Amino acid sequence: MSKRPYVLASAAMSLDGFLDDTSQERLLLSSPEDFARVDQVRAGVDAILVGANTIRTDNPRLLSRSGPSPVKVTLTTSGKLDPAAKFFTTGDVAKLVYAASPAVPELSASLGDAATVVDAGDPLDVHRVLADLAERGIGRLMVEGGSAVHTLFLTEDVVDELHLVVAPFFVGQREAPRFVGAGRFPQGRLMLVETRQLGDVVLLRYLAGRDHRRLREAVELAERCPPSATFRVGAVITDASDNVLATGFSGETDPHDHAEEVALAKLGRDPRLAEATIYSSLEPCSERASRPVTCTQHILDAGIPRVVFAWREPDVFVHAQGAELLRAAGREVVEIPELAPLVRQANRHLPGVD
Ligand SMILES: NC(=O)C1=CN([C@@H]2O[C@H](COP(=O)(O)OP(=O)(O)OC[C@H]3O[C@@H](n4cnc5c(N)ncnc54)[C@H](OP(=O)(O)O)[C@@H]3O)[C@@H](O)[C@H]2O)C=CC1
Ligand SMILES: Nc1c(N[C@@H]2O[C@H](COP(=O)(O)O)[C@@H](O)[C@H]2O)[nH]c(=O)[nH]c1=O
Repeated sequence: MSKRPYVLASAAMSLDGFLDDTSQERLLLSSPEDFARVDQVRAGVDAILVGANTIRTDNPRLLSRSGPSPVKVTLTTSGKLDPAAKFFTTGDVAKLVYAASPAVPELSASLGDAATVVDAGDPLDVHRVLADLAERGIGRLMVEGGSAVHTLFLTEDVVDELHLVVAPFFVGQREAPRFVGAGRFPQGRLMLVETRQLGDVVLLRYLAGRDHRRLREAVELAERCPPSATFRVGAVITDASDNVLATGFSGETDPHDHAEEVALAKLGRDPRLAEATIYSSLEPCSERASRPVTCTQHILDAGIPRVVFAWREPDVFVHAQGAELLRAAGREVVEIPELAPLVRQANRHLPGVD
């Protein structure tokens, strides 16, 4: 899996699932309170992306009043973008246009200094776009739509978090853009992590994506741990294409076993580990009494480049530093704290954990 930003998709829709109506005016679905929230979310990301058709129909500025404005990003196949659009003329921030290869020469000439035009392949490849954004230092990307872009990102399974706002009215126009069109979406239920009323609209916040799905599997694996006086942890190792290579849980073959070391021991020196991800319900240990080699060291020795975990190890036995040590060694470390309550629940037998 090539490195990509954390992707947060954000949309406001009517009760009947529309992002807009068919009139020329932009339809306001959010309440004032929700527009203020969206503004803050924008301030917390490195870049914000909309499709070229949203630029043509809404002429958005895509700035934030709450903090630093993010880099602006758009996608186009046709290359039909007006350099006078507010996307290009407002905000002292970088503007990136990912264009399908045939459109690049003409678009580069017409936009000039207004934006950087990047060749995104033919047809435009969203994974290539995301890899390029990561190389440019974009760690968090907000995708604001419209319909075609949300459909693209969701069906390509590159959305980590979804903010969906439901406004209390109907649009009822067949030709209006829906939140998403038809497509092959990832199977399974997303995890609802928050509902919030903001004026008369409701925000639904979901976790999505393969990291979240695999980490949840690791969390569920911990249920198989035999009774123990130490941490109950589950681990899953996947290859670059998200195939499961091995799993493990604490105490699987011996009471001293840690989940990550069990999973790693099943693989030995496997070349697929060079592009693998290890999912662990708990931060990998950085100090242990039971055996000489920590799970952090096992992961470093195995050459695994990505680690995803839910719960920071609390100071029950030692002061844990697994995440810091892995990051200092250049490994990508992703924390998904929304799943931590489930891990705490599986470890309520430990002193100080409720
Ligand atoms: N309520 C809300 O939260 C929001 C509502 N909206 C609304 O959404 C509507 C626009 O949505 P929509 O018409 O679907 O357009 P989009 O904004 O999703 O833009 C789609 C465009 O993206 C470009 N593109 C390039 N590659 C791809 C690909 N592989 N898949 C899809 N698009 C690609 C194409 O540009 P090109 O045509 O140049 O080739 C395509 O036409 C507007 O009415 C707007 O008001 C928009 C954002 C948020
Ligand atoms: N209408 C609508 C949204 N529309 C999004 O906001 C963009 C306008 O941005 P700006 O010009 O910076 O204010 C617009 O193009 C579209 O991407 N967003 C929401 O959260 N709620 C809404 O009701």
